Amino acid sequence: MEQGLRLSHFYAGYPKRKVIEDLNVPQLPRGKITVLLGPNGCGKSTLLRALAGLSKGEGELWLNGEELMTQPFARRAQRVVYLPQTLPAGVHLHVLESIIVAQRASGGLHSAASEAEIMHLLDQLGIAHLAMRYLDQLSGGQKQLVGLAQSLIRRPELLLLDEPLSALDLNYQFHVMDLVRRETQLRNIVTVVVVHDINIALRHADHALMLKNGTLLADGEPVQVITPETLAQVYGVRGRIECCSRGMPQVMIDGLVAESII
Ligand SMILES: Nc1ncnc2c1ncn2[C@@H]1O[C@H](COP(=O)(O)OP(=O)(O)OP(=O)(O)O)[C@@H](O)[C@H]1O
Repeated sequence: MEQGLRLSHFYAGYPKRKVIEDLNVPQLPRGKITVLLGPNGCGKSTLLRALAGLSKGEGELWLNGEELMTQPFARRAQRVVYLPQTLPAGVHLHVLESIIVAQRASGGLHSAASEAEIMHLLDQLGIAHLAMRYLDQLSGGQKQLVGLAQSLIRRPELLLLDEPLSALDLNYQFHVMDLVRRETQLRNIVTVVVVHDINIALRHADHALMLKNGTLLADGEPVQVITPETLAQVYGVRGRIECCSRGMPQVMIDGLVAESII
């Protein structure tokens, strides 16, 4: 059986506007992290929401050999989890309750995690001490970590994380990417993460997609996708890829290609 996620002639957008045009991606692998890169407004969130069936999408979408687009929404919601940039406000639940509720949303596909397993996950995320705190009493970064726990507990086949690091400090960014990598490998998930930090992408991802104006500009290993040419073409910056003393590739930005916003 075919493994991973395949998109064929995929379109995504809004009633009066197509944002993603004729996207073809032969394979996003299982057990690996794919980063979705591209400038503001290029369509990253629109694509993730359409993959999750939360906004308009057309075309073919194959996940581990099953067509997603023709599946009933309930079945798709069991298999695909989308974590938005911010959690909805005004939810009067404490952290532990919110994770139990999120787990129920996966429709009983997996046996429910025990409270001890949930607490272990919270502990791994460094937020076990917040288990009885109400969501609206948390900081932005703490809410982001709770959102991640809600997503992981559902054990999806396809995990879509929309800028999960945006409110996190440097230490947490590394910690969270390590945890996402471990869970992705352990549960053989197809994980797609939107990040703006190119160096996080180089360091933590196995695969990268780069979008510009709703079309796919590059698809492959991060070092093949993040190059001086694509940095100039997509972000309008002059950049070099250099290896640090530990042999890790890093992007150095020298300036703008032109003194204008692209
Ligand atoms: N509900 C909507 N209705 C119509 N157009 C929308 C809607 N939401 C977003 N758009 C438009 O779709 C385009 C893509 O937006 P999207 O949020 O997918 O970009 P993005 O790449 O995720 O950006 P960012 O990096 O800034 O989060 C933008 O031009 C945006 O204005």
